[in-house]
Amino acid sequence: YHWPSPKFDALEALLYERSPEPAGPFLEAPSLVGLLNKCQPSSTGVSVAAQWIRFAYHDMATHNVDDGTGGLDASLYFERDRDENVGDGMTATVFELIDFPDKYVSKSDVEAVGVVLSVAECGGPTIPFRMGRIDATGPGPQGVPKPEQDIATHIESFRKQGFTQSEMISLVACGHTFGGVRSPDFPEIVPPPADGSELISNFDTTPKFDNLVVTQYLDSTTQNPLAVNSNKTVISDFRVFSSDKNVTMKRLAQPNVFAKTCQDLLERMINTVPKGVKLSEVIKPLPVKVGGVQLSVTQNAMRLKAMLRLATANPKRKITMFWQSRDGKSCTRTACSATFVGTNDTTTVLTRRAGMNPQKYWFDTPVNATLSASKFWFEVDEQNGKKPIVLDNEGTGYELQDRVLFDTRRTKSDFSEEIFSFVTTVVVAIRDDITPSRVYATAMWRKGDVKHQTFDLHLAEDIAPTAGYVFYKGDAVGSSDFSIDIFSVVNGKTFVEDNRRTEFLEFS
Ligand code: HEM
Repeated sequence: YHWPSPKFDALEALLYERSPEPAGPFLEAPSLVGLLNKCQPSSTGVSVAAQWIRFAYHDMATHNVDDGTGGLDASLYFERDRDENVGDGMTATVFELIDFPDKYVSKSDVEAVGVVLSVAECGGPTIPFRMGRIDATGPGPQGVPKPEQDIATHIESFRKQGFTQSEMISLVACGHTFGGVRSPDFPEIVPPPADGSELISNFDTTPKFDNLVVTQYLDSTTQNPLAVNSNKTVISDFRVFSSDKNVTMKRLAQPNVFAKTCQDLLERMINTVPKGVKLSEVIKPLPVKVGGVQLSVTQNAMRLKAMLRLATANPKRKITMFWQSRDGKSCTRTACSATFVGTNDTTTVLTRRAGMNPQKYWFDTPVNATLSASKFWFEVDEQNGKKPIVLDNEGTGYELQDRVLFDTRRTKSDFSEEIFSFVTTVVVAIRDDITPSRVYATAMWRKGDVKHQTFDLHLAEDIAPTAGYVFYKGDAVGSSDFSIDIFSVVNGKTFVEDNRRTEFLEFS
């Protein structure tokens, strides 16, 4: 592993990092795991974990093993108006997950991470995660099972998804240990209360991952509305669970069998992808990670920001960041070094299980603008009598370019009454020794339909040159929430500020 590896880094962060609670002093994107609220249902009884798991299942459920089409491919984003996909939970999930994909991370990989995190946060097994799912560009065929269908239809439907009858029974039980059925969406299953309120009738008595959905079914105490219901048309869980005379359900009554079976089947569920899509190796938490890197130009100075994540806590630990100048030789160890300005814990259920309690260390240091910086690395002194450990990316350090730098302070969004839209004026610093032949940017919006906009940036006469840099600016029209690539073409070579996000703008 070499720093940086944008796609791997982004998915690794979604899986194994969380933003601090309460928010720390450093700008961090909201974390996916934080939205799960530690598996606690909301005041209205809604379980985010349950919604995400159902969403992923419905996306996957139109896989066809016979021709290898469909699977976890985010086609569900185009299939929401079908009656097989009804539900407020689906709408909520779209709004929750849509912040996370970007040009490196597919919607379907985010869905899969959502399943892994949901199961873990609710106390279930660790499902190995592989990345590489590719998003569909349109809807796929219909075919998500519905409660009013007969058992033969369900068996055939799961066969097409790639599961045997016994696996069908298990997978439904694994899914239906979470959440329940909503009265507004399924009034024929859960009759709406007379007072007009909304009711969620849960499959079992806890929001957690446990096998109560199985044991309560077997001992007839279950209140699962898909198993016991005066409307016999909709008792699909009963028909599924009893379809092999309870042989599978009796096996699942052992908690360890339930956990292992669900771990395997839910992994297969998220790894069911269209033919030709290749998934990566399992992503494990990195012992050392660097992120949040931004070189920038402020009044007469340069600033370097970066985050170092280490796998364990040690309050006595000293960390020094070193950097080398643009020319690769003008920095002394004392002149070009800094210590961290803050730290926070980012331990999650999954990292704890991996034997880690990761800590983030934040660096934010002035850099001599004349010398600039071409790479940085770290030395970690655990104060344990041993020599400090050098973390230098197998000798190369973390390489920086300083030709085009996103300006996180001057870039601003405002609502324009004139065109009735947000306009974000993107500002970048450009080194003044060579005038680029073109400076341009591509913004990518994720909310709603993915949209790209490429626009040119021009010399900003109203921003005074400083520290060997001039400033260019250009407008992105649309909501203020996007990621952006900024390019500067110099002597036929293109320098890139890659995948900057407007969430990291500083409004000071
Ligand atoms: C015969 C197959 C299945 C049928 C007929 C079925 C039917 C349903 C129905 C009607 C709901 C209520 C949805 C709502 O009110 O929002 C539901 C919820 C749910 N289903 Fe299934 N399901 C099936 C299989 C599965 C499978 C295989 C999984 C995942 C492995 C799954 C996961 C879930 C989850 C987690 C919920 C709760 C959602 C929430 O509380 O927001 N289901 N299912």
